[in-house]
Amino acid sequence: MLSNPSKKYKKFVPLKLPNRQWPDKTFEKPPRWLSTDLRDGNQSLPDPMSVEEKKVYFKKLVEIGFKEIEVAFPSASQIDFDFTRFCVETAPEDVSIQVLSPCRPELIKRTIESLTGAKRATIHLYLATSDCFRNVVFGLSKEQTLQLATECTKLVKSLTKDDPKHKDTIWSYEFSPETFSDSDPDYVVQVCESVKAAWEPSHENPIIFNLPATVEMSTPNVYADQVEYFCTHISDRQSVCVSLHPHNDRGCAVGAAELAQLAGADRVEGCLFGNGERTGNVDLVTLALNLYTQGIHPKLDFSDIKSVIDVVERCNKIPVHPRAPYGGQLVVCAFSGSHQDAIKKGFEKRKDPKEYWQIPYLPLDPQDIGRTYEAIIRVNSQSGKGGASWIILRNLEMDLPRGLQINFSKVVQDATEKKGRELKTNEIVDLFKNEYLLYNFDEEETLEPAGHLFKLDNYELTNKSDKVRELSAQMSNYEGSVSYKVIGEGNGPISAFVNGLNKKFKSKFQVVNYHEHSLGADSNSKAAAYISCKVDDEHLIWGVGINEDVSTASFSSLLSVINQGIRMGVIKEMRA
Ligand SMILES: CC(=O)SCCNC(=O)CCNC(=O)[C@H](O)C(C)(C)COP(=O)(O)OP(=O)(O)OC[C@H]1O[C@@H](n2cnc3c(N)ncnc32)[C@H](O)[C@@H]1OP(=O)(O)O
Ligand SMILES: CC(C)C(=O)C(=O)O
Repeated sequence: MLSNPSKKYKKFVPLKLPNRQWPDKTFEKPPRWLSTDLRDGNQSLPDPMSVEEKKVYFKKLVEIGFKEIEVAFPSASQIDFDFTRFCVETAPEDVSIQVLSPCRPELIKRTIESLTGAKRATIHLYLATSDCFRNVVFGLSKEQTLQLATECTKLVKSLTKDDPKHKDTIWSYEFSPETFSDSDPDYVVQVCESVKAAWEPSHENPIIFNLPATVEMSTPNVYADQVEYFCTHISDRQSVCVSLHPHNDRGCAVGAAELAQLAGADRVEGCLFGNGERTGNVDLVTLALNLYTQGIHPKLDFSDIKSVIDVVERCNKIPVHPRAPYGGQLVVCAFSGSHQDAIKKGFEKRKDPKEYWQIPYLPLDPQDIGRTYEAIIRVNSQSGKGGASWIILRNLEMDLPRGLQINFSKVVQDATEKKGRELKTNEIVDLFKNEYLLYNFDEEETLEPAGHLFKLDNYELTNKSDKVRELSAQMSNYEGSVSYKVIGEGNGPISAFVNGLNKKFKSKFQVVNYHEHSLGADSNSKAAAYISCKVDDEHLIWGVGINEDVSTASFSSLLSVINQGIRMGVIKEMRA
């Protein structure tokens, strides 16, 4: 890189617009949308779409709700011509087929031919107005450029709406002063006035002036000023539809399109997920869903965004970036502890689905675009207690108490560090079941624990008085080689069992914390019990139990403590 880039690159000189109005405007409604995926998007692909791929893409655009679709550059190739014919023959009545042509009479004729029989069609001509393009590419003066644009517009008019053989088609006309963002604004208005006079638009069917940031030249506010200038200087504004066509060279196309709409534009051209020449056209998914998250329906339907991504990736043969706004695979995922914690708390607080959406770190409810909550929180070594406990909650319906969340997160942290990667949902669930020895979680599950671990065979609980309950429990190890009775008393089942364990084992058990809740809402619901116990005043062990019966669930949670203690080697042997 140069130490002094100002010797090579000129600073862009912005238009002076001291009375600009757009900064105080807000969005009230969606713009008219035009998808140029099949034209600008397609022409930028290393492997342009086949006719079959274009058909699939076209169908998806119609499904999403696009009413204006630029389908091809029909004079470019037979594929584009044939595909335009397909669109003409199959497009729904309310969808306008748009095609592009340069200001070259022979190409214009071929372009119009491709639209014969269309219900609604838009012919789009482009001609560059910037000094750079006029001088470098065309060698045309300002006057010659104006004249060419005007003559070609007249030609389009004579071959379309003035031609009786095309009287059944509703014709629209779009003109793009290409390189608008690098053109003299007064000159653009002058060319467009001449083109407008040649086309003779009406209020019912306005002419479309598309103002492309063919190459993004400056910051979005500068583009907005240029658009506001055009909107306020073109005559008979009601017979003009001002359209935007921002490219993303500086990475600001979305911002530019948004500010330029505030500046008065009525329509936006772009591509799904920002495909298009170089850095791409403006991303219509982002623009539409940005509106949606401001409470404005964009009139484009992305409720099944996955199917949109599938089509885009398959036909463009370019993957949607995992961080692409809204659609990217990773944009509704949180790996980091503090994000997971905040999201989890947000969901816990959100009791009524009619409330305004207010979940930290998530500007959009993933379900609105067909994404599940399961994918939101993913667990790796950057995750804290919230992540793993969210996965347990979503998959096992178990709402772990805070202490157990902390306890389990250490187990998960250890596993992620050992594996050196993200843990998948099923791995976390298995880790949980194995750690807390939940062998009875699913009836079908027949996991056999290793080592001499114990299970509860049966028990009897009797009331000895108002305040004292007696428990007599039969326990055995899984191999069936050891069987023994635990008998204890207490003011409730847990204290009675702990009392019995303290008599049976040389270790001392002391309950520190106990929680329970039901799993599932129907009559088959089970209870989940969570207990933390101090063993010999030294080792804090969390146990988890599940059972149809609450008391059995709580005993199972204590057994989970004992079995973990045995596995850790911290429980002393039984008394004689
Ligand atoms: C900003 C955009 O995205 S514009 C759309 C661009 N898309 C495409 O180009 C895809 C389809 N294009 C094609 O298939 C071909 O370019 C064709 C069929 C249109 C023309 O092919 P060719 O006749 O071989 O010309 P070529 O591809 O070299 O195009 C450059 C010529 O077109 C002229 N030209 C470029 N833009 C325009 C325009 N808007 N109006 C009139 N002439 C134009 C150039 O000045 C140049 O003319 P020259 O050969 O006399 O110097
Ligand atoms: C044809 C025009 C609108 C274009 O694609 C551009 O300027 O980027």
